[in-house]
Amino acid sequence: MNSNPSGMGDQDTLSQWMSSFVGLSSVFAAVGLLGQAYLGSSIKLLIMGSIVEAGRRMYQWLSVRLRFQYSISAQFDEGDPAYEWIVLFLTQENVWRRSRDFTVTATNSRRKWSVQTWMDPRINGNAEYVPKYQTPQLFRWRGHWVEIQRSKDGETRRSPFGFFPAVTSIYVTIYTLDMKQLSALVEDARSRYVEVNKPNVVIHLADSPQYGPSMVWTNVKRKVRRPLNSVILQDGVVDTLVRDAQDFLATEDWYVEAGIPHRRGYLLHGPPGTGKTSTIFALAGALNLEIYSLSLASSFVDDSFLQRAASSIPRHALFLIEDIDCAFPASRDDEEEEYMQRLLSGASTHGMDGSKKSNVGEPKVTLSGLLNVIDGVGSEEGKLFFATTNYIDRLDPALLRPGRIDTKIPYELSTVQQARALFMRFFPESRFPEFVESSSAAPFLVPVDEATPEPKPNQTLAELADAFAAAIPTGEFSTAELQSYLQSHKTDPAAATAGASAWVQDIRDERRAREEREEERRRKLRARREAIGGEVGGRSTETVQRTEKAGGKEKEQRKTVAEAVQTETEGEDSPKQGSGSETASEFSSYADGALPAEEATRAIE
Ligand SMILES: Nc1ncnc2c1ncn2[C@@H]1O[C@H](COP(=O)(O)OP(=O)(O)OP(=O)(O)O)[C@@H](O)[C@H]1O
Repeated sequence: MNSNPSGMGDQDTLSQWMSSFVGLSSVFAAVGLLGQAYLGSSIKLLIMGSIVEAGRRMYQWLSVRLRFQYSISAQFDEGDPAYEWIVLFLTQENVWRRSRDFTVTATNSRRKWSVQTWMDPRINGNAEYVPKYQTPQLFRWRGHWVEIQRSKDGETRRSPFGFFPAVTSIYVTIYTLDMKQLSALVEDARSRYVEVNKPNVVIHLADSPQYGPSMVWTNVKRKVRRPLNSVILQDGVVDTLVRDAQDFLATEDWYVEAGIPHRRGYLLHGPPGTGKTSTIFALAGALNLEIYSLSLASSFVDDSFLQRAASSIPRHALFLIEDIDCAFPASRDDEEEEYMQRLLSGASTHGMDGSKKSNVGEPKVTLSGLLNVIDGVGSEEGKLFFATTNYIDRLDPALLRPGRIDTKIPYELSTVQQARALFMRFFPESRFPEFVESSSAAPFLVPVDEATPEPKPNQTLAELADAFAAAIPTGEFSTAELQSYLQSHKTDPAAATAGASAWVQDIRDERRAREEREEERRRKLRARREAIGGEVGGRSTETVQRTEKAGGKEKEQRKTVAEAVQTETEGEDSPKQGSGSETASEFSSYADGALPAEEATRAIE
């Protein structure tokens, strides 16, 4: 009766086992299938990836070669004149219009490559928007695709002279087989630049070498052109100068044939404010020349800078050196006084070549360095060279010989004729029609003085100009001073004439007072100098005797000088805070051997 439950149970177990085996094996089968599928996909992916990568590389390889074959590339570096052309070209072509990332600066006369972000005419653009976009931009120019890319901002570059910010560069690629297209693009850019700048004179200023030593003309300014007749000089001076410069530019072939270097030098000399710089600006405007200007007084200008600056000026430009006397020592008297004055006020007196200079920031240009860029092996041809100075007597005769300076133009303080001409320029008849008709029969030639402050009624502008000129003594005032006075009456010519005599008197009084102050200052300076000299002389004699035994004579002498000045300056109520200690510290540096013995010796003497 045993119902054989165990038999039943075995069957169940078996079937359960079987079913779990079937389940497991199907899982294995599924996993296996999946694995196969995965492997297959991976392989497929691998193959596909390899094909894509190979294609990409092939494309790159091809594009580099095709690009090389079918495109022309050029690089434009900031600081080079061609960079200015390409910047304007890109601005006009509106290449950067998709930029969304800008550097914004207030508009000034310094050129930046910027884009116009406004269309509303009420916005007149007081700020400049310089795109920071560095991704390549494509545009069409004369049927060709052109690609533009800008180098990244903020990169630094290592040079033998140290680290400098990398100069901004623009890379232009034209997709064409025709090599002429690059020249055509550059010429297009240049002519647009010339056209846009017609109303201006472009002035390139030498800047401290912020992008490295090779970048000299990094500061570009524009000035509205000045008409030649706005510069009021003696009759014929401006015309002769313009003719001479035009003749020079037009006769390059003749120079070559005659074996004469194609360069011409002009020196404009005279008191400040008499129109030297104005003449050069007006001339450059009339002859369509760009000015490359540097001052020898700039602290960063030395012989090597001057050489690099001169050699990077393009042909048919005007090279201007302002204050050329800075390369020459002043007379001994001037220098001594300047030296003592600066010494006592605590300023440094050390200059170029170990010679005394009025301050450390003075130029380090030597005469030979200067002559080399004017007509030596380092000089460049095809440009007009201009120099200005207030002190022609300080210039070395070697500089003034023909071939270096071919024409010297003297500038003087204003004459009666210049004063009159200036008045007429300030008050043209077109602006003051009410002064055109005169009721008086005779011209009004009597100076207006305090006794007759009011001009006669119904005077014409010519009569007022005569009266004004008669009130201005010849050779006493610079044109700049007269201009400044007339500016204060620019809407009222009658008042300008009426106040002229009083103004002359005011300026004379002011000058007299200044001269008195100056004389007093010199007197004090002499007294202090003598006091220092006496003190130092006495001590130095003792010191020499002492140190003859002990050796180290020079060092002891220097110490004595330092002590003497220390004593001298301590007890004084110094005009400038701290000047005493700074002066003493200057002398201490002699003692430390930081400054040459010659300076200490001079002080002892
Ligand atoms: N002869 C002149 N004719 C017209 N304007 C003049 C003349 N002289 C000076 N000025 C005016 O005076 C100002 C200074 O002139 P400018 O800079 O040309 O003088 P400068 O002789 O070069 O002086 P510096 O020797 O100090 O450089 C300018 O605004 C200019 O317009």
